[in-house]
Amino acid sequence: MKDIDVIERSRAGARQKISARNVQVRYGHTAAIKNVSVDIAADTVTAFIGPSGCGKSTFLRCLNRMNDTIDTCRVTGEIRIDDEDIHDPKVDPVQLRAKVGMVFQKPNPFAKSIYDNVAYGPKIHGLARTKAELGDIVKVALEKAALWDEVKDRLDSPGTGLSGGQQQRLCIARAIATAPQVLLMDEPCSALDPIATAQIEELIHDLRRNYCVVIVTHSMQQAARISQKTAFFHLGSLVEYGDTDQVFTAPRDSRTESYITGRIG
Ligand SMILES: Nc1ncnc2c1ncn2[C@@H]1O[C@H](COP(=O)(O)OP(=O)(O)OP(=O)(O)O)[C@@H](O)[C@H]1O
Repeated sequence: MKDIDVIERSRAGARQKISARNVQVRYGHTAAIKNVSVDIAADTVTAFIGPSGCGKSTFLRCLNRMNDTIDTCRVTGEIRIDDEDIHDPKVDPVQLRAKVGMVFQKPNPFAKSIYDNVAYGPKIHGLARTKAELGDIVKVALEKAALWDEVKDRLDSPGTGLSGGQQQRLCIARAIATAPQVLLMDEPCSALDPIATAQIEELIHDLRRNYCVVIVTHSMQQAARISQKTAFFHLGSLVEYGDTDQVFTAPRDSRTESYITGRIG
């Protein structure tokens, strides 16, 4: 399928939040992402799937310029969020990452209290004028992350003392606390047991109402359960992008079909 077809298909329907054009990523001399163009919808969960090493995480990290932190990594092409070029010199990457939050594979709470884990972002971005306002932000973020009831009586305890699933919800609360518009999730359930995974999946389902969620997952069942759009990457290229139902039931590209039927990957 031609790039342009992929874009046209992705445009149908929902309001677009992210628009990427001709994005290429190299680590030193090695190309990891080759000329990817895609539009990602607001208020939608978009899943990135594909075999190991195909560039899903690399492309995800382009969306909030996390690749800037890797010395050998060079990103070219254009990425716009709400029509603003994220590589424009006037864009501060730290501010961008508040707007485009990220949750990683392994829960990584700070060595701080539960409260401080969530309060940290709003504090450094000056989102609260008073202590009471900060407290409200923390409470709302923990509620949205479906963790409040479990931690409300021990907000001063270390975040690292929570279970794996709770730690991941804490990291989601931390990302939400800076009022992001986009939430990037890089295999957020891979370190979790089935019960914690189900809780996070339910949470992602609810988050979709207010956020553009982009999730990298190795689990096709997970992508089918939680996403409305699916992008299939292969060898650094975006091979197919469309409604999740269509990608899984009637893939247009033979490589997608081979992947979802287990012949490659
Ligand atoms: N920091 C890095 N330095 C050099 N090469 C890297 C780096 N990160 C990723 N790569 C390479 O870029 C390519 C794409 O990797 P990436 O992690 O984006 O793929 P992926 O599809 O997310 O893989 P997985 O599903 O295994 O996590 C791979 O060849 C990988 O080895």
